[in-house]
Amino acid sequence: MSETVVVVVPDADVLASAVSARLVIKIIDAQATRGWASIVLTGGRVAAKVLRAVKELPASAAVDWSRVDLWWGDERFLPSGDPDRNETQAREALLDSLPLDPAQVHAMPPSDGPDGDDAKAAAARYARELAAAARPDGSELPPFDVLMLGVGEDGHVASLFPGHPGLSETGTTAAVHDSPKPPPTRVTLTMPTIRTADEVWLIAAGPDKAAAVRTAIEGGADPVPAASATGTSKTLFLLDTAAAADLSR
Ligand SMILES: O=C1O[C@H](COP(=O)(O)O)[C@@H](O)[C@H](O)[C@H]1O
Repeated sequence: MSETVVVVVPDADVLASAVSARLVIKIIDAQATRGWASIVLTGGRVAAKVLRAVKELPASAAVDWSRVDLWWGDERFLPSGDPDRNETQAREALLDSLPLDPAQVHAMPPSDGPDGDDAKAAAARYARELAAAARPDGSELPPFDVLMLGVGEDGHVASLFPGHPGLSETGTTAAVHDSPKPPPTRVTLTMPTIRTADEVWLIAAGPDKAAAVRTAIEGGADPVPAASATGTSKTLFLLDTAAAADLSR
């Protein structure tokens, strides 16, 4: 049975530092247990802080970066190198400083990639890349040790927005058009895919996330996508005090 844990720390800097430590330990443990770690990165402001904190963390030296696969939960469908791409931000914050084989860095295709501006084809391409890394048990997905998610002010996770058609997609990936948050076109893992991860970590900082975090944890009249993003073993809400301010306990 999956367990939900809420961890609250003083502020966004402490949150980034605490999540980075947790992530590094998780990677080290996954490598010790099954030889390899498979991590899903998220985009957004807090994610970039977490990755910068990983870079600063002395314990990161204990990770064997040749045995880590990095995936993304969603991507803003923009040209390669665009500063608003989640990939670009992750590379600048951490990845460019690591000894990673490019084959381990599974970025979602850009809008000037092999499928041009066809986001649906790009999403299908990413689904094939995921399937190629799947266990030989008929699964369409690799095992994800940790899948990190930011939480939007509206309770969105990855590029799955409240009331938006992407939320009901049942394939492993989806193209998102007319996103309520810019840019309008995105590629995302679907909710069924997110829910295959061993651990899902929802990371939120700041007062503008407080209402969405409360609805995700305690429920409400208008459910938010963050409420459905659960891990098979564990779901962690990693919050600063401002994001946790509306929780009843
Ligand atoms: O656009 C996105 O935003 C969310 C939340 O970002 P934040 O800056 O409010 O933390 C992020 O989780 C998602 O990956 C990204 O594409």
